[in-house]
Amino acid sequence: MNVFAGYSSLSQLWVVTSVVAVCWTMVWKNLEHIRLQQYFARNFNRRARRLAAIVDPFLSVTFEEYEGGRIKSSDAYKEVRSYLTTASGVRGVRHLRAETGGERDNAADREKLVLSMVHGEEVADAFHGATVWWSAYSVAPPRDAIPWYPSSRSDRRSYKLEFHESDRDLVLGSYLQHVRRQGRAVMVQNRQRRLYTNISRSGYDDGWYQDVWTHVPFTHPKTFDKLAMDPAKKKEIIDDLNMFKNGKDYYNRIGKPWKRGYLLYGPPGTGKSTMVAAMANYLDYDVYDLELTSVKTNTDLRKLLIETKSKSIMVFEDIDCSLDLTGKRKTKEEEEEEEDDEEDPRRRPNKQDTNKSKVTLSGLLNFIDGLWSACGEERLIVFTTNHVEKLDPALIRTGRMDKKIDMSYCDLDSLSFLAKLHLDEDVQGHQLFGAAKALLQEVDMVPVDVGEHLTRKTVDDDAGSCLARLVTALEKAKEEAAAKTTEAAKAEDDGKGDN
Ligand SMILES: Nc1ncnc2c1ncn2[C@@H]1O[C@H](COP(=O)(O)OP(=O)(O)OP(=O)(O)O)[C@@H](O)[C@H]1O
Ligand SMILES: [Mg+2]
Repeated sequence: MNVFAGYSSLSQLWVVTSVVAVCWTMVWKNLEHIRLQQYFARNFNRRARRLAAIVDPFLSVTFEEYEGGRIKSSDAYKEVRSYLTTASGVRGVRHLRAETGGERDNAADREKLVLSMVHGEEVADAFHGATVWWSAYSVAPPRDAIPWYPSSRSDRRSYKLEFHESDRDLVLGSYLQHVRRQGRAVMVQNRQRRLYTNISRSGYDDGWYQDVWTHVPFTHPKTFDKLAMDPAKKKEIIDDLNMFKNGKDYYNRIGKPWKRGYLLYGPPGTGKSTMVAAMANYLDYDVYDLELTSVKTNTDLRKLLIETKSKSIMVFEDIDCSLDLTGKRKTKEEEEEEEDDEEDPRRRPNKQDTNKSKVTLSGLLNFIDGLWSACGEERLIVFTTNHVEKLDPALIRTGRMDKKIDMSYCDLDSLSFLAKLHLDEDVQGHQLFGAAKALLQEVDMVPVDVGEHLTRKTVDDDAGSCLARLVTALEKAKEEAAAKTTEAAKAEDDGKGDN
């Protein structure tokens, strides 16, 4: 019985060995085959390339609008497109395509037309003795395109650059750099600055994500040369802005986030908001006008911060009225409890409370100078207030508000400045101007009022009538001030008498 069992195991072993041997031979043969194929293919390709170079010595580079299925269009594509929209770029193109520029959701951008080559057009360009050719391609989106995915919804567009092999180094090196640089310059030139606000549809709405900021084009015309203030003070502010704008290395070296806080304080109508516009125009920055009372929680405040771009000014207008920022900082537990209340509808006592902002002083302090404040760079934070004395010292300490600017009543320099600005003539020798100067030394008037009196109201208005209006207003203000002083003195006397 054992003899038969041994025989059976030997035959099994033989079968297994044979199968392994056959398989190995087959694999080896195929490996050889594959290797041979690869060898021939490589050799063939090399020879084909050499042949192609003789027959067609041209190379090409393609710039696709959406690289590798990204949602955001490629920077290189946009730079090439901008380059080709320049006069030199489109000179040789016979058929142009006109599109609305940039963002399609604002009127100013819609008005701008971007001219580009239509599908199949070709244009030649010259660079340091080399000639290159650009052509535009456009392929219809696939039928199974995902509707909400921008890169799959529209035509797949690309630009192809062709050049002779002998210009390879020149084109791939300097020419492409030149195209990108020029393209970027055109984009900056056409860039529309924006004024953002957080009073918007925010978060998820009907299942679609909405931006936390909405924007309009920033078109405020005020510049520093139209702003009345002490010339030395104005120069100091401009110098400070210049140092900030060019301070990237400095901020890096000292390990500080590249941001700076400005506190503008003074009576209503002294030009605080106007100063923000002048700053934005001077620095060429966007403006984020943050309405703090519309921000529900500290977490929402952080979300807003994360969604802001660099090269921007974030403004908190009338910060003293925004929230109760005069109180003490709350403990972390108190804050968390408040945020929980906000998130849990059952713990909201009534509708009125629901809409009330739960942003706390410490939330705001962290927003301005905490860890999160370092996200993004090259950002100014500006507070404006009529009542600087009401603000918590922590909020305006150096590091949060680095530069404090007192925007005050109109002085003699500002009066001369505003007269020249509004009347467009030299009135220094005018008798009424002398009278206005004398009165302004006795009574306070804010620049907005001085400017208003000096504004021509009818076509018959001239410098004389405008100055007369200003003098009358100053005299009236002087009388009112005198009456107030008398009244106050009388009240004081009455008080003493009662005592
Ligand atoms: N210093 C100034 N130079 C030139 N124009 C000024 C100046 N100050 C105010 N104005 C003009 O007065 C108007 C109101 O100014 P602005 O809104 O900047 O005042 P404000 O200080 O922000 O007032 P508020 O505290 O009420 O917000 C603007 O149209 C502005 O052009
Ligand atoms: Mg203002």
